Formats: sequence, structure tokens, C-alpha cells
Amino acid sequence: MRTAFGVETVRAAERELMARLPEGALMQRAAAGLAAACAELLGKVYGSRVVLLVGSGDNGGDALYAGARLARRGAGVAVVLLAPERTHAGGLRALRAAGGRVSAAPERDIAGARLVLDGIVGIGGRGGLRPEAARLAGLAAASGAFVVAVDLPSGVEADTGEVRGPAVRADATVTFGAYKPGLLVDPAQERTGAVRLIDIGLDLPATADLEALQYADVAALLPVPGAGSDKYRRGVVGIAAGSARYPGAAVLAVAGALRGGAGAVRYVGPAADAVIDRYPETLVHAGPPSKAGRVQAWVVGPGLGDDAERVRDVLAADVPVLVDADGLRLADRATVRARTAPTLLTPHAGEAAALLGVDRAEVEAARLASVRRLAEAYGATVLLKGSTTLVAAPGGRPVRVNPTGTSWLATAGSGDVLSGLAGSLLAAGLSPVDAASAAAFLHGLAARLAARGAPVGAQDVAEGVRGAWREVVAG
Ligand SMILES: NC(=O)C1=CN([C@@H]2O[C@H](COP(=O)(O)OP(=O)(O)OC[C@H]3O[C@@H](n4cnc5c(N)ncnc54)[C@H](O)[C@@H]3O)[C@@H](O)[C@H]2O)[C@@H](O)CC1
Ligand SMILES: [K+]
Repeated sequence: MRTAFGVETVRAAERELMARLPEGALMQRAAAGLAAACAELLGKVYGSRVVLLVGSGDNGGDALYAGARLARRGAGVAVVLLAPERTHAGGLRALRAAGGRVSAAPERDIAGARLVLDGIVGIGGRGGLRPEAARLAGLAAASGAFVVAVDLPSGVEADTGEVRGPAVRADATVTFGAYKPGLLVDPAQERTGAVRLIDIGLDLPATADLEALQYADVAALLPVPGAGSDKYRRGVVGIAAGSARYPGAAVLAVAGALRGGAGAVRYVGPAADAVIDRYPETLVHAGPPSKAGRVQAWVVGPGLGDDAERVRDVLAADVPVLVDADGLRLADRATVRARTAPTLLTPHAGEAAALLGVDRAEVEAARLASVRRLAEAYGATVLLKGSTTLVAAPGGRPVRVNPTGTSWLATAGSGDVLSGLAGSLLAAGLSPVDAASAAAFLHGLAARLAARGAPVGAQDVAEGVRGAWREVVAG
């Protein structure tokens, strides 16, 4: 499991550790790790030109001490001071002693640099970059130099992943002690480049603010039939989806469900012929969901149109229910809140915005806050799809972030596949948070495997799930 911790938690752990270490030891650990990462990126340190952008806090201190280490190995290091009178004094002394200099011509130094270290602000930063810092970050981006962010790209919000003004765009980020949520959540995540974590010995709490499942975590969650399993014991998932107008959504949700580990898929709705045509193994039913026979979980909503009655009927079932697409529009909030069995909502940003009564752009700018708010408002687990897919449970920490997303998934019908897949995992007995995050993981990996750099359709994604499952199990 990859975990991320908010600024307050990181600071508390730092204080606790600093009290037991000699003065400055922690910053030296950070700087040593940072310098080693830079040396690796440079290949040859001797003779390389390096520019440090240094702000007023300890983030600048890290950059200065790392710059000093690179200068001692023969790099030509120049520092651009953004707040000369508030620069980390020890760091600047160390840099000068090692042969580094304060830049007299920042434009020229940046243009000629192979590596630019962004030590403008770290976890003490608030809001976007100030104009002068933004100008220098722009020069660094234009110079072709490799930009390494110290702890996090300056200008992004460490706790939320929000970017509220100009911010550094890094090619790599070297972060200290713990991942910060902003390094894993868009739009900030898009600015980090490859992230490397330097262990500085922090003692962190057992519960993170954010976590990302890794292969082994997902493998441990996936259902495996035992010798005594039969199709009913493996779980039956009911799919209430599709309409005369949108039969394809039903087919795609069933396609996802068949790959999710349930023993049987039951389809209820007007697209039964299309479903059977493509997947004859599906059990179909023409009446209302409540008369369709026993299931262990329902999926309701993809391509449903305005069939509010079908949504009501499914929500009345005393089993886990996943609500997606049209179902989100039709599900009554009080009814969802009153359910005793778990509910899982799977909106994209537009649907989440409609449920929260805000603009889509607001959800996209503040994904972490939005998914949490929605989970509280509905008393339900929420999977928020998009550039970074998040899963939040009501009252629950940590929020899960999916690490396998790919922009190839932005294709019609891929959400229908995801809802079927997650519903199937629910029916197989996974908790809503686990079903949602394992499904998102498999779905993203399936899209990558199917795409291999070329466009894919939703059916390709469904067909890629089996390969993704095998890859996860193989580690
Ligand atoms: N506390 C510790 O023990 C350690 C801290 N480390 C480093 O210290 C950093 C935190 O240092 P600080 O708490 O000094 O804070 P920062 O260095 O992140 O920045 C705070 C300073 O920047 C100014 N500032 C805030 N927002 C700004 C903005 N948008 N534009 C320009 N200036 C802005 C503030 O006025 C303040 O002077 C970490 O990110 C990490 O890099 C590491 O050395 C590891 C150990
Ligand atoms: K930084």
C-alpha cells in the first residue's frame, strides 16, 4: 500500500523526530537524498550546470544543502534567491563554502542549466506562486533543463492536490518522509513528474489520509473460487441497466460484470435481447428487479433513461447497490441515506457536480474535497471517476486513489464496464471501498493493456480485464 499524509501529520512526526536528533540532522537527511537523486538524474555531476530556485523557508534550505553537495562533486551551482533577506542562512553558507554562487543573471543561468531545483516553497506554501517565482518557473520550463521539485512542485496544495494559481511543472519530485496527498491527486499530480520518496525516519500514524492500492493489495482482495464453490456461492450480481434507446450500456455493464468474479450475472430490463445475443451466459428477466430472483448485489443506472421506478425498486433491496449514470440522477438522497445495506455511487465529475449543486470545474479542481463531501451527503461510498479516480467512504479515512488510470479510458461506455465490474466484486463479497478500488485498479490496467498506446473502445477494456486480473495475481 502506498500511503500519503497531510501537512499537519507530517509536521507532527517531524517535530517528534527532531526532538531526538541533533539540530539540522533531519534537513541533512533530506538534502542527502535529494542530492543523490539529482546526481542520478544528471549522470555526470562534474561540470554540470545546476540552478537552485530558493524561497524563504526550509524548502529552500533543502535545495541549498543539496546544491552544496552537488557543488562539492564538481557541479557549477548558482542560486537564485527569491527572498534574499530571509534565505536559510546555514544552507547559503554551506553552498558558498562548497563553491556555489548567488546568481547575478538568473535568466542566463537558467537558460544554460541542465538541472533546476525548485526550492521555492514546500509544505509551508499557501496559494499559487508569486509573480517573480512564477516568472522564474516559466524560464525553467522553457530552458529545457530537467526540473526537480523539492518535496512538492511549488504552488500546488500539499493536502488537497488543488492548484489555485501559477505552479511549477516538474519532471521529477523528490519528497521527504511521506507522500503528500497532493502528489497523488490531480490537478497537482499532473505537475509532479516521477515522484521519489526519501525516507528520513519519520514515525507516521497507522491510518493515512490517502492510500493507493498496489498489485499485492489488489491480489489479496480478488475473489478466488474454492473447491466448494458453486455459481450461487460465488455471488450473483444483478444488472438493472439499458433502455430501448441505450441497449449498449446494458451489454457493456454485463461485459464488466462477467469479468468481476461473481458466479452469475442476472440482467433485468428492456435490453435483454441485445445482452443475450452477446453474452448467452447471462440470466435475463423482463419484470421488475424485485421479482428477478436472489442476487448478492445490484448495479443500477447505466443507460437507464428515465426509469425511476427501476431505481426505486433496486434501492429497496437489502443487498449492496451500486448506482451509476442515469441512476445517480434518479436516486433520491433520503432513500439512499436510509438504506441499511451499503450503497456505492460512481459519478464522473459532471455527475458529482450535479449531485453537489456546483459546477463541474469546481469538482475537477477539488476532487478530494468533492468526493468526501458527496460521501457524507449520501451516507454512501463514492467512487469519483476521472483523471485521478478517488474512493471515499462516509466518515472514513483514508480516501483511496487509483494508481492505474490512463487517459485512454476517456471513451464512451468505459464507465458502464466499470460499474459492472465493481458490482460483480460487491456480489463476490468485497466491501464497497474494496470493490470500488479493486475495480478501478483492474479497469485502468485493462485499458492500458488493451490500448498499448493506441485508442481503445469500452469492449476492448472489458476484454482487457482478464489480462489485468492475471497480471495482478502474478504480481
Ligand atoms: N521540518 C522539517 O524537519 C523538515 C523540513 N523539510 C523541508 O522544509 C519544508 C517546509 O519548510 P517551511 O515550513 O519553512 O516552509 P516552506 O519552505 O515550504 O515555505 C514557507 C515560506 O514560504 C513563504 N510562502 C508561503 N507561500 C508562498 C507562496 N505561494 N509564494 C512564495 N512564498 C510563500 C512563507 O511566507 C514562508 O516564509 C518542507 O517542504 C521540506 O522541504 C525537510 O528539510 C525535512 C525536514
Ligand atoms: K518545492
